[in-house]
Amino acid sequence: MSKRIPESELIINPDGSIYHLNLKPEHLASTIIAVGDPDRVQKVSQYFDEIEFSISKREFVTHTGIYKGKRLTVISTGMGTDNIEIFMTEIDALVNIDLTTRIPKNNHTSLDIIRIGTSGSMQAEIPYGSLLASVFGIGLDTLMTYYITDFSDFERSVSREIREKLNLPFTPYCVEGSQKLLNLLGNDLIKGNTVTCPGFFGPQGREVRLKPAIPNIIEQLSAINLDGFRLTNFEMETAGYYAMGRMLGHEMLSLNAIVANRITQEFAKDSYNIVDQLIVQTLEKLAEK
Ligand SMILES: O=P(O)(O)O[C@H]1O[C@H](CO)[C@@H](O)[C@H]1O
Ligand SMILES: O=c1cc[nH]c(=O)[nH]1
Repeated sequence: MSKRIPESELIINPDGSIYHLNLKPEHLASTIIAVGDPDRVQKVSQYFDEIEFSISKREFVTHTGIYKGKRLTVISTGMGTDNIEIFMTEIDALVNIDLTTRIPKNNHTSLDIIRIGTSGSMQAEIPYGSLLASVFGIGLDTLMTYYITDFSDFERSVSREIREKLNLPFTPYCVEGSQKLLNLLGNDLIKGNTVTCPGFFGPQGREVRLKPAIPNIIEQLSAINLDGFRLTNFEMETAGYYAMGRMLGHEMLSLNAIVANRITQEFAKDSYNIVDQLIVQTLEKLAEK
């Protein structure tokens, strides 16, 4: 029998909701769309036929409703893999732990979680305006240092290559996303491998007033080619999602609206339209499922 999880480790609010997300199990659909920007939640749920529940706490805004007969939850996470760790742990607890007894359930529930986010391309041939599904996420953050992970030989070889190339003082991580969701949602999108950074500026090679410590990070990463495996885009959450999703047993796919091209140094003037296109076609495919 699993052990009871103490009050200090899994925090339940007085109303029975989970600490940061402010949600109870009944508020959650089994298919979840995750976005970074809290304002993007409404940009997704505006297409719902009805919204049955909405709540917000900190950067976590949630709307649950029905789109063409399919129950969906859309939640914002804010930016960065530290938020993703909280989001994934609490969302998993809502379905896989009995919050009254604080004991993990015997039967595991697997959620379908789809990130709809913005991202910058590091390949000239992937212009802004493109829609890209992440086959792998590569984390340049240190979140996975704190977990017992299970990466494949191939994933480890990618991490090693990047560590050596960038001369990093820690080992990055590489994780494959859900093949099931990729087949369902990614067939007509560009397939890429997404680099997740612990920041928007220096870690992605942007120089505003501060000089990044890793020289030519964009050129170095975009030049990697391991038997055809290439890195395509930068953002700040995908690898954290993929790693947490694998460890917790959920299907996880990251979809990226490419709003910048870092090689041609262009940024889309119509980034909201690009995101909207990705939202509409993803909802449509989920409804057909
Ligand atoms: O558009 P979202 O989902 O926030 O994603 C991207 O945009 C943010 C940076 O502007 C980071 O969170 C990055 O991952
Ligand atoms: O270049 C970009 C664009 C969006 N989000 C990022 O993290 N980087």
